[in-house]
Amino acid sequence: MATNPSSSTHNPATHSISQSRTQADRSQRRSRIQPLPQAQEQQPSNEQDPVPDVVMTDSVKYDRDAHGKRQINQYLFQQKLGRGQHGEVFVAIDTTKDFEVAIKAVKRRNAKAEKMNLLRKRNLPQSPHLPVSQAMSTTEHKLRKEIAIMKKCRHPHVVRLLEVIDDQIRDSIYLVMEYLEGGEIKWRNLAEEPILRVDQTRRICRDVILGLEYLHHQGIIHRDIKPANLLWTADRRMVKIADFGVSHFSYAQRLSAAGEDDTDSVTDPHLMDDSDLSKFAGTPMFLAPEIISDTSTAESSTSSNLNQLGTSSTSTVGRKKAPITKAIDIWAFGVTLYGLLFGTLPFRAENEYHIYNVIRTGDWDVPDIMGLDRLPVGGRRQKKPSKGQQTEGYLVVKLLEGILEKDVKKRLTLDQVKRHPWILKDMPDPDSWLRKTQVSTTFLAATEAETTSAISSVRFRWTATRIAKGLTSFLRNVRRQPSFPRRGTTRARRSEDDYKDVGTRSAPNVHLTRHRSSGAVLSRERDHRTKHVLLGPNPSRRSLQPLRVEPPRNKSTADVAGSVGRAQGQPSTSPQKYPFEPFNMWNSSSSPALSGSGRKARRGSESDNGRRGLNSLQVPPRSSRVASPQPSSASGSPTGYNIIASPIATESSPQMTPVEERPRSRLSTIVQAIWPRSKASYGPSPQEASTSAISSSPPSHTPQHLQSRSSEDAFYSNITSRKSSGSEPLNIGMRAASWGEVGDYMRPSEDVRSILSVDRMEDALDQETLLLGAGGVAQSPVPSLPSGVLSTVSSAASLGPPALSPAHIILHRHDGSETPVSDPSAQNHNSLQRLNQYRSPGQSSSPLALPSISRELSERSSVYSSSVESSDDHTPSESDYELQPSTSQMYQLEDESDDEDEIPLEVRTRRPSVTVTEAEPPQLPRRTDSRRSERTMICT
Ligand SMILES: Nc1ncnc2c1ncn2[C@@H]1O[C@H](COP(=O)(O)OP(=O)(O)OP(=O)(O)O)[C@@H](O)[C@H]1O
Repeated sequence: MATNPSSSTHNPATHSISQSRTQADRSQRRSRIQPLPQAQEQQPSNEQDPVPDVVMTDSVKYDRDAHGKRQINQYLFQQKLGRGQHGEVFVAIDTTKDFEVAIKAVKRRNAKAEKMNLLRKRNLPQSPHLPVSQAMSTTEHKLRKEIAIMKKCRHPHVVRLLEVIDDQIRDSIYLVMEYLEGGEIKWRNLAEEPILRVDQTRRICRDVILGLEYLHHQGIIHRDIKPANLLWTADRRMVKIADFGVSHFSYAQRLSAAGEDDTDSVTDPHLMDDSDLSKFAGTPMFLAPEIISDTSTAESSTSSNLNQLGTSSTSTVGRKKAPITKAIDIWAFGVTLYGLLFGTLPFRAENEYHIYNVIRTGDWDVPDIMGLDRLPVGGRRQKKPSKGQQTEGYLVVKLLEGILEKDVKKRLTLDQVKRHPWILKDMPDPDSWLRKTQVSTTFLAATEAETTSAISSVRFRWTATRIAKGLTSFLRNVRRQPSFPRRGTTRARRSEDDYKDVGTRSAPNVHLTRHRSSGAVLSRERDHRTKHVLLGPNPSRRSLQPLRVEPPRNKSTADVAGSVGRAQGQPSTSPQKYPFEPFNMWNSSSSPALSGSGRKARRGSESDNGRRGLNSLQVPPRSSRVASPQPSSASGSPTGYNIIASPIATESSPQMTPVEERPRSRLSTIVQAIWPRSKASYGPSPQEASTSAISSSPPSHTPQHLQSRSSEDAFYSNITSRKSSGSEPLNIGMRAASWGEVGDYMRPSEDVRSILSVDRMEDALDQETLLLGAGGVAQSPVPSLPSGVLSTVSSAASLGPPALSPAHIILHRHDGSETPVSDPSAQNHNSLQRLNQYRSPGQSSSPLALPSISRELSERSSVYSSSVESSDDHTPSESDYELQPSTSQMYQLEDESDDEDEIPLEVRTRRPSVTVTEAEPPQLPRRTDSRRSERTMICT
């Protein structure tokens, strides 16, 4: 299977991945990772889910390969894919199985985001009903929620989380995900013309519908559906929903999706704490009207801004607010559909604030033609054709009308959308498709324990042994701090030489080192003890049984895995023969996260499971590696899982790369463990964090059958399952989900790669250019804001590499004398003071202060535009398309600057979560110091 026998996956120690891999090599690996969905049929099965659970790994080993590439545990990092709200995403190779994954490196704590939150709270009217989730709106909370939600998701059209690497003494957490090599959906060119054919759009829509249907059924509202969050598989035959950064899990919604009632649950404040739904989240142009008019915070601020811009917003004041439900995803789907078909968006305005008003009150129209194939639409208002005479244009308009319905009650449901004639068009057997793609009745609920254990916490996990270890390490490594300014050393140099060894800034006179080998090899040998415990249905019956023997250090993982396999009665097989198979979890009723329904018994076998789950609510012992719940997990596996609280880092890692960060301060973590009261300055208590985390999960919900195991175990579990299940990669329902039978839905001559988004440009592009890749709203109808008005919405003119705002620049200039401070609040204060000191009234801290798109890109795109016109047969390549700003670029996030010292009071946030006030907004006290009258952006 492998082209190069020397790169055997049997022995990762000797496994060397050539820096310059051949294209053939890549495509071979690709085919192992992404089997084409055209093979055998697999009937939907309610049998055991053969897909390995999400592996929870609590130790990180940093290393570099022979070529200097960074490696974390078994993952060898390749190029960067992009930067998101809280972290960066990389392609990496799992050296034990030789397949590619996407790894998102996220910092536990985003100091800037928290400062922003602080600012917002200070400036906005306080609600007596401040939701827990809002009060706890920390990076960590969001991350915890994202992980918990992703752990629940097992669907062919939802990007899958494979592993969470969460070392408690590290600042960053790594989310190992299925790699979607096709990248984001590109949907228009610079001329705002669609680049997808109508039938391609329809197929994408089917995929999204199925993915959404699944999510909604689980009680998950994605909240950020848009083209940029829809990723192609490598073969461009399937689209998956990605990015759960702002997603919301609602137990109540989950129940209602099933048509069940659970009065106990709905009266539970935590279960019903859907209040964070009211927070502005999503991307402005894709926001549903009820979001805009629902948020009290947003409304007050937005109204204020709209009024400032001369736009009345009274229409929303006093209006009964519509509930925020999964219907917001349907709306966003409608906006996406419109965009894919017409190359433009339905609601346009000259700036961000007007767009909100337009969405709430404005109507939309349709162009005359749609799709790359320029099919006629026939206008927005068409005479109803006689039956059987309905044109594609007519069907599309009707569908859009049903979806882009401002009244939530009148808006089409997802099921109605799924059954719409346009969606079903060209299907040979729509009924069969509907039947086979029916969402499973099995629920995957994020339990409280799962949510809270989504990432680990220092506070609860500091055992006596660990404290002793930490103290020993501390005493052994303590030495004079060399990293504080040495004369004649530049800041950059210091960061390279010193910061990587600095354990913490909180301990200015000590230097905590980690073990370091020579050269660039940074390796911290961690204790890889692995305990494998499984929480059985009834904790009273749980038992500890060893599942895996920890390999000797000098033994390769594959060797050990092989011996484990043999020990478990499996043949020793090369991992190469068992590539990651992302599809074989489809329609399994024995979902890994199957959990109880809550406090009321439920019918059928699920209720049994639910009750079992309920009975097993326990605080388990800590385990080293914990897989997410798997009801069907290997019997006899031992048990245990983490109850985890808020892991809040006590220091920043200013100069660290995301994959090779400094360890968190042992001193601070020890201090935290010994004197928990010191937590006050670092964030919420574990209890609080847990409370917040369960805002989206049932408090009484049961920890599932949690199985602790390593990646290798998970892998071998996969092997076993695949062998026993026949391991068909894709069933007909899944295939029919979007592309159907190849013969049915594809013209023989049709090359799926002509579906666009052809090959990724990442290899050829530099990092900054990569950030332009999102398929979202570049060249959007929302241009740059008027000067002096802040916004997070960028226009084409504002595309480009992340820029330092004037405030950043000023602070950069003046940071030389800054003394590190250990107290975050003091840092806040310092930053505020410095910012206020240096800002002048004319200086805008607008995050829109982004450089223009590079001329080269513009030229490239314009070349495409002209070439498209000149050739009908032109199959556009990705480079032909408009390079659009990723959301993360549009909303340059708080962690853009890693240096907390340099964090100005520049508040940028994800997407729409922005309310902007002009200079000296009415609701803010007027400042007398003109230098302090800078504009302030308030983010929610
Ligand atoms: N599993 C994946 N496979 C392939 N590419 C991915 C995967 N996950 C994310 N990406 C890409 O990595 C980049 C960053 O993704 P991420 O979701 O972190 O940020 P984003 O969606 O751009 O911004 P935000 O998080 O603010 O919404 C995006 O370009 C995205 O397409």
